[in-house]
Amino acid sequence: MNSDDYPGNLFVVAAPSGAGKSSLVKALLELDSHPAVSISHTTRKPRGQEQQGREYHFIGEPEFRAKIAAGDFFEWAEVHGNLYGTSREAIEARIAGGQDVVLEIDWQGAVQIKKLFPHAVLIFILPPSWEELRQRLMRRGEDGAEVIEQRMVNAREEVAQARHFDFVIINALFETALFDLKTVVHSQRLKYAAQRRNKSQVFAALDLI
Ligand SMILES: Nc1nc2c(ncn2[C@@H]2O[C@H](COP(=O)(O)OP(=O)(O)O)[C@@H](O)[C@H]2O)c(=O)[nH]1
Ligand SMILES: Nc1ncnc2c1ncn2[C@@H]1O[C@H](COP(=O)(O)OP(=O)(O)O)[C@@H](O)[C@H]1O
Repeated sequence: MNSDDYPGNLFVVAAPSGAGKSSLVKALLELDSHPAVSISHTTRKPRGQEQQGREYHFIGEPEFRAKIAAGDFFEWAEVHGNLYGTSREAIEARIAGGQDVVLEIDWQGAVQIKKLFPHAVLIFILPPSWEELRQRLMRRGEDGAEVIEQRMVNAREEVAQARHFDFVIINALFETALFDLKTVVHSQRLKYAAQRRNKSQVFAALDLI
């Protein structure tokens, strides 16, 4: 089966660090339990509250490189000096089985995913301003000043990649951005079901709204 024929939808959410992507995806899943979030592998060290296997599978660089060599990743990229990757097993079986999957990955990964799954919907989250982005990184309180400055520098390059995405959502007021995200997800379900001219899938998608 061609990957584009998989019945589940694939949503890719990317954003500069601190724009609010994890908070928005978490809130979306509280409203809509149907998509599953893929847990990536990373060589980054866990932050204070993070748990092994919950936010990420935290592994060492040799193990990560071995997984690349074994072809375990659909996509991987170096972001802010660490390696991050989406494992095949995290998504393929799910979307082939009709489940929706959300990936929270960077723009480089998003572009790789779109090549493999042309029906994937790429959503880019923007902060309302650079100053607000810096404030959010500081308020989150997880990263030191140097890391925050590096992320602010990288943010300028990341924002320039928004053109690769299907939708851009500005996360100024959280509830408004969440509504926009929900709307994109629901419309895509209906569109994809309708394209397949499958009446029962259209009604199933309506049931999820
Ligand atoms: N390409 C790729 N990027 C990822 C993956 N997992 C996370 N990322 C991205 O790596 C970047 C850094 O993530 P993280 O260290 O959690 O920091 P945060 O974005 O500030 O919460 C973000 O842009 C993530 O979206 C992945 O599996 N593949
Ligand atoms: N719309 C918003 N207004 C104010 N603060 C926000 C908003 N969205 C997210 N935040 C806060 O900004 C910080 C960064 O959000 P987070 O979801 O961790 O970003 P990302 O996953 O994109 O790095 C968190 O402290 C979060 O609570």
